[in-house]
Parts: sequence; C-alpha cells; structure tokens
Amino acid sequence: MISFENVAYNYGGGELLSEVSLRLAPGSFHFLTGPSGSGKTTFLKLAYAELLPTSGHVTLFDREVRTLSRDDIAHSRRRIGVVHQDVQFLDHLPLATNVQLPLSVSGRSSDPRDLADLLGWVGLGHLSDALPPSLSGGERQRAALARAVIMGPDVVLADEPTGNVDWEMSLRLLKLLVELNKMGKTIVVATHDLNLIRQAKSQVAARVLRISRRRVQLAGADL
Ligand SMILES: Nc1ncnc2c1ncn2[C@@H]1O[C@H](COP(=O)(O)OP(=O)(O)OP(=O)(O)O)[C@@H](O)[C@H]1O
Repeated sequence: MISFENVAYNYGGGELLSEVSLRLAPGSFHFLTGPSGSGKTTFLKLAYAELLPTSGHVTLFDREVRTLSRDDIAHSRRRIGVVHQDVQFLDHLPLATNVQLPLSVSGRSSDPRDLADLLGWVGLGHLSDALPPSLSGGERQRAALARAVIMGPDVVLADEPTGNVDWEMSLRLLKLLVELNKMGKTIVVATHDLNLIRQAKSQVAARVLRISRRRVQLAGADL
C-alpha cells in the first residue's frame, strides 16, 4: 500500500527523520508514537505525499511519489483518508455538508442515504444540520473521521484523533477505527496515548511504530 525505503526528511534544519524503511501492508493497523516534535505528523505527511522525502523513496500504491504528476497525487490521495490533528471545518456550513465536502470537491454526487448511514455510524445522525462551532471536541473528531472515509479510502491516517477528548470518547473513536480495519482498511494512528494502544491490542492485531532518535522502529510488547 505505502512503503518507505531509506527515507530521510528535514525541513531545512537538521535531519528530523532518517533511514526510515517500512511497509504498511494492506489491511494492517499501526500506531505511531514518539515524543512531541519527534516527527509523527511529518511521517504521516510523507505517507500521503503532502511532503516529498529529502532522500530515499516513498511508494504509494506501487508508484514512487516523485514519479507522480499532480493529478496522480490527487488520484492517490482519494485512496487515503486523513484525520488531521487540527480538525478544520467550514463553520458556516452544516455538519452534513462539511462531511460530504470531499465528494463535492471531486465532482462526485453523494447518495443521501449513504451520508445518513455514515453520520449514523459515527453517532452524529442527529447533528447533521448543526454548525461546526456548536460541536464538542469528540463530535468534531467523529465528524472528521466520517469526512475522511466518505470517499471510501483504502487507507486511513489519523493524527492524534483522540487528542482533545476524554477516555470514553477515545474508546469510541478507537472502536470506529478498529471497525474500519475489520472492513479491510489499512490504518495508521499517531498518538501519545499509550493506554489507548494497550486497549487496542485486545481488539486488533496492531503493530506499534515508535519514533526515537530520528528512526521509526517497530516497538516491542513492553508498552
Ligand atoms: N513546516 C515546517 N517547517 C519547519 N519545521 C517544521 C515544520 N513542520 C514541523 N516542523 C518541525 O518538525 C518537528 C516535528 O514536527 P511534527 O509535527 O512532525 O512532530 P510530531 O511528533 O507530530 O509532534 P506533536 O506530537 O507535538 O504533534 C518539530 O520540531 C516541528 O517544529
């Protein structure tokens, strides 16, 4: 699905990530953890070709990102749903319109029943007409997840999806991500929350990637 081969990245200062080689296999579930500022968001941006590696190779769906045209990148991105750390909505538009925005932007029509099903799945069916500023943190995160999957992506990348919510809501979001994985989607969740990772391990065969001293390594079972 997505692979990194000897990837390094720097923003112009010192190297932030180096010698990153790994493969996110279809249907896999990975957590990505590491201290604040270690490069989790940067890793995710490399994984959806928002950033190109300084050196090494990132391959998306069997194609090296540097060989992709702008259109190819847009096409690949449709197969990747991203839940950003800093969830943004268009505040003057109702929740349902915000969630279906990726479809409208790509010129595809949406079946109102599919949208209702999706909002129901994330537990926001009753809030489809609500404006984003009226939503709680957990509601915003669930709306962001719905928006990330509305195009039917193969891969979901979630950056601290439980960053600003309580434990109960974290578990609810985790359950949704696990359900997506059971539907066959490849999932990567960047998180600081080791309790969430421990909790997930009883529900899904998740692997844990840890960023430490610029390297991304598979963590052992000692979380
Ligand atoms: N556009 C940018 N230009 C320059 N430096 C950047 C840029 N974006 C991020 N950085 C720096 O790169 C480092 C890694 O940032 P990144 O957001 O990837 O870390 P993170 O592990 O996701 O952090 P957090 O857990 O706090 O969200 C940080 O020191 C950050 O300040």
